[in-house]
Amino acid sequence: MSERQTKSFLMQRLREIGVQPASRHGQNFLIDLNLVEMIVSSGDLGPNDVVLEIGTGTGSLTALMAQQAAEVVTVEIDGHLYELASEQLLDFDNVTMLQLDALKNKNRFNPQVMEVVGERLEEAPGRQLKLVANLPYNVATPILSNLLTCEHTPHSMVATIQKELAERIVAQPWSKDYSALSVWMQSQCDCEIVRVMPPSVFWPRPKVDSAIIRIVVNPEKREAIPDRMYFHQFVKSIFLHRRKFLRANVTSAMKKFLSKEQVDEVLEQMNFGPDTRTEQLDVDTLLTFTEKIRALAPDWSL
Ligand SMILES: C[S@@+](CC[C@H](N)C(=O)[O-])C[C@H]1O[C@@H](n2cnc3c(N)ncnc32)[C@H](O)[C@@H]1O
Repeated sequence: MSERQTKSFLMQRLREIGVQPASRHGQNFLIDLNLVEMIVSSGDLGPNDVVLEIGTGTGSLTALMAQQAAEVVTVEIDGHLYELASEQLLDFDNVTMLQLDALKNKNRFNPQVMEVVGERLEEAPGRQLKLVANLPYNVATPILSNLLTCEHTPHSMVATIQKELAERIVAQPWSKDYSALSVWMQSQCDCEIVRVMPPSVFWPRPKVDSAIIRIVVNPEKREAIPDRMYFHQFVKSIFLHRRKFLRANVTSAMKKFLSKEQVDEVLEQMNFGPDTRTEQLDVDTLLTFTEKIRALAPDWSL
């Protein structure tokens, strides 16, 4: 099907079932089939893979993935789209469709989703989880970052997301996009932007550019973080004002737990001068620094 045919097919089917794409659910459908294929091939799917897709939409990406993976668990919040995709996916017995909000809240995946994913992973030895999705942009950040805290750690995540978010994920120290999210993702994964895409490859067109990002979890990096939740919370709190001097950020984050003298002592051990700013610290330095703080304040939390 050409782009134009895909678009008119989609418009017609959605009209028949009385659906107007809703921007609140990030309903921008990928109509360039070459790019749909590129997402699937970037996922590098094989017979041991359980794919998690958030946002079934019309099910076109789902169907392609079901031909390559062992199982696909796909989640759709919209009841009308869920019905439409159910028709499209009737012939695939390795697709489990869930009509749910994929997130329980901003900080947690919906446990029902993880339960089904766990069942599929346990059905055969050697299975691994891969997220492959054209994500709804309004929930892309919590989906990517929360999946790293779930009981089922993914092997990799390939997703279409807002270009700005992709740039934040791969950003390096000193750059305008370097943030707590960059540190959280890069501390555990190898992250790369596969492709930048203009609004015209979607229907309806979003207001922003998009990108396909490929995030491969690196088990060695993950194991090098002794307390991931502590690291996550500490980095988040000192990056709240990342351009400020590090000393002010740490003192404020650790108040009630560490005195200014204790903070200064750690800064000195790290050779951080008074003009060190949070935004200049790379991931490895942040890991070492967090461990020194954690040794003095193990009970701290946000
Ligand atoms: C960008 S569209 C992608 C649709 C389809 N996979 C495609 O590639 O064209 C995002 C989809 O996610 C669904 N969605 C939005 N928020 C969701 C949530 N919290 N949980 C599950 N699905 C959600 C939307 O209804 C929409 O179908």
